[in-house]
Amino acid sequence: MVKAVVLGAAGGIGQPLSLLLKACPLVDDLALYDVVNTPGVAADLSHISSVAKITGYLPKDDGLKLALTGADVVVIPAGIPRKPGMTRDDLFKVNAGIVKGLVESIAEFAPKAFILVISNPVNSTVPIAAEVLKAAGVFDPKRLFGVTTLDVVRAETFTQEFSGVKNAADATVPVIGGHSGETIVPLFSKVSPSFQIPADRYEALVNRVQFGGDEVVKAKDGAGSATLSMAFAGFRFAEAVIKASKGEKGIVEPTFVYLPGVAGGDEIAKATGLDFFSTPVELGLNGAEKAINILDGVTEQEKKLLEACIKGLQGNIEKGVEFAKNSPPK
Ligand SMILES: NC(=O)C1=CN([C@@H]2O[C@H](COP(=O)(O)OP(=O)(O)OC[C@H]3O[C@@H](n4cnc5c(N)ncnc54)[C@H](O)[C@@H]3O)[C@@H](O)[C@H]2O)C=CC1
Ligand SMILES: O=C([O-])CC(=O)C(=O)O
Repeated sequence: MVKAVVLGAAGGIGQPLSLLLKACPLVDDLALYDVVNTPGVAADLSHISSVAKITGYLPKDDGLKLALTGADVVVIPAGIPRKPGMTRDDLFKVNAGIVKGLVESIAEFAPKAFILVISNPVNSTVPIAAEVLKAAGVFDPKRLFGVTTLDVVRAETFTQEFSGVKNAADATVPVIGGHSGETIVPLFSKVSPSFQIPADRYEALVNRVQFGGDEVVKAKDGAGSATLSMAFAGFRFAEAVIKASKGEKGIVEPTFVYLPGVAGGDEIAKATGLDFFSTPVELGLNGAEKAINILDGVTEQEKKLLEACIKGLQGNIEKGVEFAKNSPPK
């Protein structure tokens, strides 16, 4: 039996992500929680003829506790999105507190659940989640993930004219580092099956992967950021975690993890000087089984990208850790 929970389920990402989870035959129970509108979203989705039993909760009547109790997978897209002119870090002021509060409840009511953090800035909200879980004495680094799958999905899509595959997802295009601007590092030298990016297209392609989010924010013109592609990416990652937890072998996805707590992570922590980093992770019965180091043999161009990434990430991580340490529990 798999119980999945979406926190922020009535939002732009939450609704289509809940739809995909409702349609997924691997999910037996689906609980939707938001501060507004979840009864309506749950009623609507409940008419879909699929496996999952669906329930919707609001904060009243112990809604969060009821939603989380018995959860195996908790996905968090709760929080405000960007408007044109904002960076993801501008969301910290509001979203840091939202994520901290929700993870405190997860620590209390679903301490063994896999936690998938979508809320931005991911580079800081995941360190916040880790600190909250540590303080509650329930931190299992193998079960906490920052969802960076949208960067991978974009990289697969934007390079499709060179990979030549019919289904863009059939090419593996690793994207590592963090989830904002220059902290996003596509490693085109590590694609498989192997293909070449023409030298005169390299910079533009790297830039498009790094700033793909801005492309959508601009196009939506004040109405928010990526929601549908994020729901696709969030579902892809949640499904991977669920399949691996049921025993499927060989599933690898890049994700932002606490390196010292995942096998193989120490080597990457040493190379980058960072505790949190997105890298291809082998998923298994207990979550993140192995962090795979793909830093060896990167090109000179990629080394430069990594330098900028590490500089930016360091500050984002520290900001999250400091916030969690210095704000009282809810
Ligand atoms: N990791 C990634 O790759 C991506 C992350 N994002 C981030 O995802 C977040 C959500 O984006 P959207 O769905 O577009 O925003 P949205 O505003 O449409 O939805 C957010 C939902 O969160 C709910 N919410 C607020 N506080 C809450 C709380 N304490 N408990 C439960 N629910 C709460 C709101 O009521 C709303 O329904 C943003 O922070 C955005 O930046 C967006 C795209 C990609
Ligand atoms: O750009 C944003 O603010 C939303 C996001 O994280 C993305 O689309 O990658």
